[in-house]
Amino acid sequence: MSDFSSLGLSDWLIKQCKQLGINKPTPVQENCMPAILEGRDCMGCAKTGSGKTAAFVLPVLQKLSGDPYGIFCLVLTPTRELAYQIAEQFRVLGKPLGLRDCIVVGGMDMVSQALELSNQPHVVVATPGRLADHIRSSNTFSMRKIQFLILDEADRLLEQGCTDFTKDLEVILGVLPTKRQTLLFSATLTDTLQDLKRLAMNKPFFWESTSETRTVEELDQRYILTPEKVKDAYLVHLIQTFTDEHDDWSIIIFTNTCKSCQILTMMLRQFDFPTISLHSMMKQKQRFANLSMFKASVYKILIATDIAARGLDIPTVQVVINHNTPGLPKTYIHRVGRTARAGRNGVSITLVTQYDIHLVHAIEEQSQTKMKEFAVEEKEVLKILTQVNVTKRECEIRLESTDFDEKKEINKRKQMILEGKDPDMEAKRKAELEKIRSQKRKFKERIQKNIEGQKRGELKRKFKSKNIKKKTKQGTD
Ligand SMILES: Nc1ncnc2c1ncn2[C@@H]1O[C@H](COP(=O)(O)OP(=O)(O)OP(=O)(O)O)[C@@H](O)[C@H]1O
Repeated sequence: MSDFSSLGLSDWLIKQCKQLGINKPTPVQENCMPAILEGRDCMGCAKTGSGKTAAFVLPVLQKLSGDPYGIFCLVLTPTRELAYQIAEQFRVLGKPLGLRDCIVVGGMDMVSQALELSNQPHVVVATPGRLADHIRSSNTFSMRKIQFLILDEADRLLEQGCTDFTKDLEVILGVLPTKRQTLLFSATLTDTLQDLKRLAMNKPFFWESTSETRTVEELDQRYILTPEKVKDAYLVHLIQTFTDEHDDWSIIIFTNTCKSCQILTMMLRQFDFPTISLHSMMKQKQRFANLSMFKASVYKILIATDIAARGLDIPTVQVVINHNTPGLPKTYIHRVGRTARAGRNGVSITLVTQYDIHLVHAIEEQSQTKMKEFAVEEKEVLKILTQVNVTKRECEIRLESTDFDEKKEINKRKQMILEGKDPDMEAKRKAELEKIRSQKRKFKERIQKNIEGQKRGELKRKFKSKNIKKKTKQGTD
């Protein structure tokens, strides 16, 4: 394996890396950094926790030191928390340069962001929506001279998922120079290859770690098969066991909705577990505060939706629990990748109900691994079942008495307004669509009934005529 200096990295950067315990390049760094330093576009696909961030931060800093100006580099990332984490890596590694960075994410003050942007920071780290808003509304900064465009978690940025970044990306790409280096990184990049044309990448250097599995070897992947009704009792039992056995462990629990995230947090707190939550219905400042407290181990348990599934690097996380089996194998790969990072060990436990078994098969097929069953004393779980279910119901009732659902509705309306849609018109349109769908459903049902009726009639007729034939035959006999 080569060292950083043989890859072309300057001494001051190697010194900075050493201070962070980064002594030898990881494979993704070893392979991608020379291509980036040569000036090529690059796509790096390597497992979670394998050092992809430094693989692009280090060459950018090296190039920046040769010709420092702002704005030199733009990094786009799907979540706000991840933007802060990437900016921190730039800041720490680029300290000797006096690096100035600017973080442009939603939920934070737009005016101060605009001011920072107009001060020509060297590096801008942004979520696409907010940056596109700045571009649309202001002409006080220019991105025309950018040398580097980096898409971290590139597949997420390019896919049309529940948050679709496509329109914002178009706005951003429209103000960038065509002559630039474009770098794409993710642990799940392979499906994204078709999108390269859109990004105008020039014969990119493509590197993918050669491994049969898509999750790291240090990760012990487990599942527990549980009826839906017993799931929360299993969760409480698991946490009790882990916290009894380990002082210095942190746990991330992933859930599929903000509401379930909130209820589970309330429930675990009732059982005195030091729990905190992270989901998109929280104010941004609270999101940052909660994440910091979790990182500092003030709280040992983080319950989060998939906004925490990608990129977050928290070395103390030893256990990831999937409270729901993720519908997409990709989501599973990123979620469980929050543990067993940078060569450390970790455990993931997925709670699987009778309805999720096909999802487990899909995950195993894509990740090329097999989950093993996690052994649990069922007797112990059943002992706490009633208490857990009653507590959860109490928490649900408490949450219903707050304006949580209302807030969700308001947030949805706000989002629509931001997207230039009229919420009332949208609601009307949705209702009309639903009406048409329901009419279609009823029509189909009627036809189905008619067909079945006809079939039944035909059968009866056949049966009758058979019987008549039989009787006449018997009569003649
Ligand atoms: N060469 C290295 N040697 C040791 N540790 C490293 C090295 N490079 C990076 N690290 C550390 O490894 C950890 C994981 O790195 P990073 O967050 O970049 O992973 P990643 O590949 O981007 O993961 P993900 O796909 O989850 O985003 C970080 O704490 C980082 O400081």
